[in-house]
Amino acid sequence: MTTRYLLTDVAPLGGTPVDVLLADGVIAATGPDARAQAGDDATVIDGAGLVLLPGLVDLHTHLREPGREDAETVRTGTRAAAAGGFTAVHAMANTTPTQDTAGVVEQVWRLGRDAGWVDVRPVGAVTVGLEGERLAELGAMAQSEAAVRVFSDDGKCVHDPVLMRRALEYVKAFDGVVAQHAQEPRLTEGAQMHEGVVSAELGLTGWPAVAEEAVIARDVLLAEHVGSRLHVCHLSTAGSVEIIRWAKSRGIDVTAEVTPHHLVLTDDLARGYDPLFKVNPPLRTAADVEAVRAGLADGTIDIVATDHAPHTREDKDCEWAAAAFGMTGLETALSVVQETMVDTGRMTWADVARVLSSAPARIGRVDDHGRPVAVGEPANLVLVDPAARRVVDPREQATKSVNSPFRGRELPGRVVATFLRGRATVLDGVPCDDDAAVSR
Ligand SMILES: NC(=O)N[C@@H](CC(=O)O)C(=O)O
Ligand SMILES: [Zn+2]
Ligand SMILES: [Zn+2]
Repeated sequence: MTTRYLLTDVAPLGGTPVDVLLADGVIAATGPDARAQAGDDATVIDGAGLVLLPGLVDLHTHLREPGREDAETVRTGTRAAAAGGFTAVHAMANTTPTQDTAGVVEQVWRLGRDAGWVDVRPVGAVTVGLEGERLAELGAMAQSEAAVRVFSDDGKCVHDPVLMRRALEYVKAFDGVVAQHAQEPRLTEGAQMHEGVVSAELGLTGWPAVAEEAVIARDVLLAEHVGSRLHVCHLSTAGSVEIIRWAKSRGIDVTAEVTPHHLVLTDDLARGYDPLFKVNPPLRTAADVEAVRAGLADGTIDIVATDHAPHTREDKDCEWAAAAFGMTGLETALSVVQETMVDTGRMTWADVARVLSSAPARIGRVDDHGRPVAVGEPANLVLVDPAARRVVDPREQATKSVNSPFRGRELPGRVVATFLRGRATVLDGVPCDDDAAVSR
């Protein structure tokens, strides 16, 4: 039997404080019933001042296993996810070997289950080896034990329009979605950062906004043409927001994500030539940051996804041009959303629950996550202290990698506890190592 938890005076979705009892993997009672049913053996957590949200769901995580266990493993990455308040993550397909067969996605799914920190939903590659030449075994991955619903060549763009069309048509059979890394390859050859004033000054090859926008425009039209579901990864420009807004107004079945880093950081940061700030798509301008915030606030952008991209020191501690693209994000995502959207008055905690939990769960077709905080629902939850503040120190993080762009920054909010089916994976802000992998 798992421990029973009585959370006293917690504010579900930031609303009126109430007692909540977690027992037998579900939300067993709320209000006066919670205390009455708790009994003497329940562990009491004082929730005064804390916000209770459904456990966060990441649609875009790089766990690096198999192949780059020196940067992250399923175990370290999912422990970091739990520390960040997540209860489910989608593991991107750009592993070695590529997650392009039922065998590899099942391997990743099993590693996630055995680690026990969060539910791991592997993403399947769209094309064999992410080569962009022929479709991978999408149906076999969908029917495997891993039950893949999200397909992506992330890291690379499915740039061949015929392959993209076929993938969109194919995934309809099993209610799947194609998640596109929108990057026109010819327009971004040798690109190092956003193409604009700063890249011109620094003499670095630019990655123009149009390289993203042109692919998104094409893909929403393809999705409309074949009547399929499209998801756009890490949207980063004002123009991309406009295209998604237009597509949705036409009734096209498209969803879009923005990363925490694109909600706050700009291309100015490249001036120090610190590869911590090298990422794909690149950090854009202040006007783009404002546009993605506005798009998230008005629902044009559906979700925040971390694009947690751990890299080893060797791959990051080098000159800008030689460094890998990518930054970690699982343990800072909620704080960045609080700082940029909640503390600015642009979103409520209920909106946060939507963009970081219920909407990504729906897009990824993850049952049992992103559910309402209500009696009878699975106890996949996160308890947050919005009044806390902390300085980000990657050495204190659970991820194996230290490439956080928020290093040394003070951010608001702290994950106090995370629960996966009623079992605490994090308590007092610390991952519960002894309990992980015991009861599932
Ligand atoms: N975002 C990144 O800069 N890098 C990602 C790939 C990707 O998301 O495109 C990675 O796998 O390192
Ligand atoms: Zn990508
Ligand atoms: Zn990615």
